Formats: sequence, structure tokens, C-alpha cells
Amino acid sequence: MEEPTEQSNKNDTKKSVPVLPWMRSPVDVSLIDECPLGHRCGANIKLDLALQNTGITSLFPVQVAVWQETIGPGSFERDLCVNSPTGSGKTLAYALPIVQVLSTRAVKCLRALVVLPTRDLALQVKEVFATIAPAVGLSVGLAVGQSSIADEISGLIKRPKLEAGLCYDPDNLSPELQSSVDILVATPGRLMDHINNTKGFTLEHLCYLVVDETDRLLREAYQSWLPTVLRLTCSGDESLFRHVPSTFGSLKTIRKFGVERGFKGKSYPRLVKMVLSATLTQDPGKLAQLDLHHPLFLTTGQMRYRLPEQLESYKVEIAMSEDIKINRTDLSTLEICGSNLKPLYLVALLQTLQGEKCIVFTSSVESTHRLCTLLNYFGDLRIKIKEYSGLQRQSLRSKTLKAFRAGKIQVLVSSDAMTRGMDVEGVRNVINYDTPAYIKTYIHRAGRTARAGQSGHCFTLLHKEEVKRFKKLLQKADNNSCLVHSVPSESIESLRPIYTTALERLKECIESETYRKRKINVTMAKGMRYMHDRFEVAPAPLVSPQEPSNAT
Ligand SMILES: Nc1ncnc2c1ncn2[C@@H]1O[C@H](COP(=O)(O)OP(=O)(O)OP(=O)(O)O)[C@@H](O)[C@H]1O
Repeated sequence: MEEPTEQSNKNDTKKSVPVLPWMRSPVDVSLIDECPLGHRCGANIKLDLALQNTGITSLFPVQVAVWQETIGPGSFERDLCVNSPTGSGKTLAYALPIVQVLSTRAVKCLRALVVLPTRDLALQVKEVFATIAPAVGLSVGLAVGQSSIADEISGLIKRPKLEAGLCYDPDNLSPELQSSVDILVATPGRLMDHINNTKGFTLEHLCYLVVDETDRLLREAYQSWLPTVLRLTCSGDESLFRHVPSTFGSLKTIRKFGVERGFKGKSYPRLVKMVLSATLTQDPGKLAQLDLHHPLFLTTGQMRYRLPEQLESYKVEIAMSEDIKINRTDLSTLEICGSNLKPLYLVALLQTLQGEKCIVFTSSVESTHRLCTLLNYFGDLRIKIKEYSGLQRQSLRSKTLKAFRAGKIQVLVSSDAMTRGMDVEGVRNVINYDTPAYIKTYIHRAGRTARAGQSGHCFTLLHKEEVKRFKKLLQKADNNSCLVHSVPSESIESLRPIYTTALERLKECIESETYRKRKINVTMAKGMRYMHDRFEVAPAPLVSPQEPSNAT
């Protein structure tokens, strides 16, 4: 799914002025320097050692800026809205102060919640916490629905130890049910499952809420997770204190009769929020949902969007089909893969990249599937290419991602939503097979490379008529220069024989897949009719095989 535009973004080829007053005087992160680990005041030495063990020797500017506003002089007084480029280290920017501030906690309970839009992203963020939190005795949990709900619950909630012969009654909510984790990384759906159904799961002690990939999360309601979390953590809500174990009595008192900190209607300790994205929304309506407390805006540079410093953008112009001879019978098959000569350009480009890790983006799950199938029919490319999209099962996606991380796969053909925030070491190239419609989409796609100060390339395949629009689109971001990458026509010509065969095989494959889908649908319809006739169960509407096209 493409990124939708916002009202304020419709004509903003130049600087766009934020609507909200507090966004007009931001902290400019681009003016902040990196900071060597030992140079921060009050940093926990064990944390620094844990960071050093992962090869980190200094903090990136956004991490320094957030540290200043949390552990530093800012003292978590204000909620933080962070707009910082892809790969600039936003994860550690929030993980580090949270772990530092919780490192002195006496009693284990759930105090920090990080919400992310996808499972893979949540897993990735949990790994980041897992590299630092144990060093100071903190536990990190995951609620993403990767394992069974029972397994997940047993990882999150500590059951009382029973005497031999005694039976635990799950309906009897005893005060001994306690959180096993201090920090929870969750996707909204699974979080709601636990809020609604898991005995002993409570947000009553929550002090820190991180909404990562904020604009993505605010785009959909996800079972009203945000209003629910805000309601459950609101200090005035009596329902909060229903199941407070006696050990937390003092905390309950502080929450309920919180001291005013000079900001009307807000009590202390309040729920501190940090919201982050590389393309943070400026839509007042959306930001209002977060109920931010005296928010501070941290952004990088003058313009609303910024590409990574070390990213080089290239456009690859595709010749018209008349310029390169193509026989008539190919044309009908070409429609299957959605375009004319693009696949040839892609293959030629992949060949020049010589097996470097690369992500190829398409505009839909269907094109992802077709393109990946087609590329794999180009027999001797000697590149391992796999598909990664929302049409696949989570287990298959995770397996593919693992192999890609390990370098067993060189090229991932992907749809958009799955790759936002994804951090895979060594991705040197991104290819926009389908031109992104929005600058936000370009930023998140291109941002899979040139991360953490590394260099990277983003190629966009363009038809002649798309060039002008693409140029305008890039102008919406800082450091937007775009070079031309030419693919020699001889390379295209040399690929033609194998391309014709590959297209034929793709056509056969799609026909057989369509046949299989139809057969499954007929069988399902028969089954439902049988259920209806036999048991008078109303048949559920059939899912059309075309329906997943909206997913990405
Ligand atoms: N201080 C640091 N020194 C070296 N590497 C770092 C540092 N901080 C983060 N990194 C690395 O930088 C990479 C990008 O970090 P991260 O995933 O947090 O970026 P991000 O800003 O969240 O990007 P995106 O917007 O795409 O989600 C990661 O591989 C991370 O390990």
C-alpha cells in the first residue's frame, strides 16, 4: 500500500511550514554532534559496556538529542516527537534512555511499552533492547503473536509457585500474578489481545510509551489500541487500581494523587511518550490522538523530509519498446508482469550489481509475486532471489528475512508495508521497480540502504512519461540530487532470448495458479453449501482470490 499524502503536503515542493505552533521551533538534530560513549553525564557504565560489545563507540546525533531531553537536562519533562532520517538510529535513541532510567527500579512490573506496526519490526526492536537491557537486570518481552498465546502469556506473566498437590485457579486473580517483563515490545493487535484477555496483564504501572513508525500506526485504528492504552494509563482512571498488588501500594498513591508539574490537567508521574518516524506526520488531527504533553519536536535539517547523507539516488530510463525490437506475440505475455521492458532493465541492473544485497520494490503483492517468479525463470543469473510480501505466511516471511540477513539470499523482491523500518546489514542497493507515488514511500524504500552512515544506492526504473513527476517528487526531500544510470542496449538485447522463454513460463505458472485458486474456491463453496444444507449454518461470504491485492 502506498503512503497517503496529508493535506499540508499537497503542494509542498519547497519548505512546508508545520501547522502546529510547537512544531515551528524544533530542535535541529543536524546541528548536534556524535558523542563518544564515555562523555555522557550519568550514563550507566554497564550500559556503555553492553553497547561497546555490539561495536558501538559513540552515539549518533539523534541519540544524543533524545538523551539530552530524557536523562540529560530535559529530564523527561516533555513528550518527544522525533522526525529523523531512516537509518539514523532512532531505535537506540529511545531504547537507551528507557533502559537507563529503569535500571534503578526496585520492583519488576511493566513500565515501558513500545508499539510497532509489524511483527518483523517488533522482533527487530526487541533484539535491540535485548542487547542492552539484561546488562542492568531488566527483562524485555514480546507480544506479536509469533508463538501461541499461551506461550506468549507464560513469557509475560509470572505465575505463583504452587505447593505440591495444589491447583492453580486461572479465574482467581491473585495478587501474585506479576509481570515477568519491564519492557514490552508489541504489535497493536496482540497488545489488545493481552489487554482484553490475559489475566494479570496490566498497564497500570506504565511510565513510558513509544510509538515507533508513528505515521504508519496512526493511519489505521488497529482495534483502537491507542485510545485504550491512553485510557488505561490515565492517572484519573479509577479502574486502573482494581488489581494493584499490595507491593505497589506506594506507586498507586503517587499516580492517583499526582503532583501538578505546572502543565494544566497533567499529573506526575505521567505517561511519558516518545513518537518517532522518518516521515513524522504533521497533521494536527492525527497528532491530537496521542494526547501529547507539552511536546518537543526534534527534526533534522530545514525540510520536512530528508534522505540519508550517504544515499545516492539514480534514475534508470526505460527505452520505448519500439527502440528495442520485440515481437508481437510477446506483448500479451508482457502484460502479465505489468509492464513492457522493465524486467529486462531490472535483470541487466541486477547483473551489474554482482550479487550485492538488494531489495526490489514493487507496488503490489501481485506484482511482487509475478516479478519474483519471472526473475527466477531467468535461469543462470547466479543470484538467489526471493519474494517477501504480505501475501505470504509470517513463518515463511521470517525464514526469508533470516536467509537474507545471513546473505543466503541476495535479492528480495518486496511490497512496501513489509519493509518499513527493516534494518538488514549490508543492503547496498534498493531498486524501485515501480515508481513510488509519494515521497514518503520513496524515503522508506530508499532508507533500507545507506543506514548508520554507510553508503548506498537507490535506483528508480522510469518510463519517459514518469521522469518529470519523479523529479518533482524528489524535490520534496533534502539532499535530493538524482544521477542517471544508463543500461546499455546491448545488455538488454543479449537477454532477449531467455526473456521470451521466461515470459512463457511465467504465463503458464500464472494460469496454473489461477486454476488452483479457482478449484480451492469451488471446493470451499461446496463445503459451505453442504454445511448450510446439513446444519443450516449460513454460508460465510467467499474471499475472492483478488482480494489480497489491497494488502502489501
Ligand atoms: N550509535 C551507533 N553507532 C553505530 N551504529 C549504530 C548506532 N546506533 C544505531 N546504529 C545502527 O544503525 C542502524 C540503523 O538504526 P535504526 O534501525 O535504529 O534506524 P532508524 O532510524 O530507526 O531507521 P528507520 O527509520 O528505517 O526505522 C542499525 O543497524 C543500528 O545497529
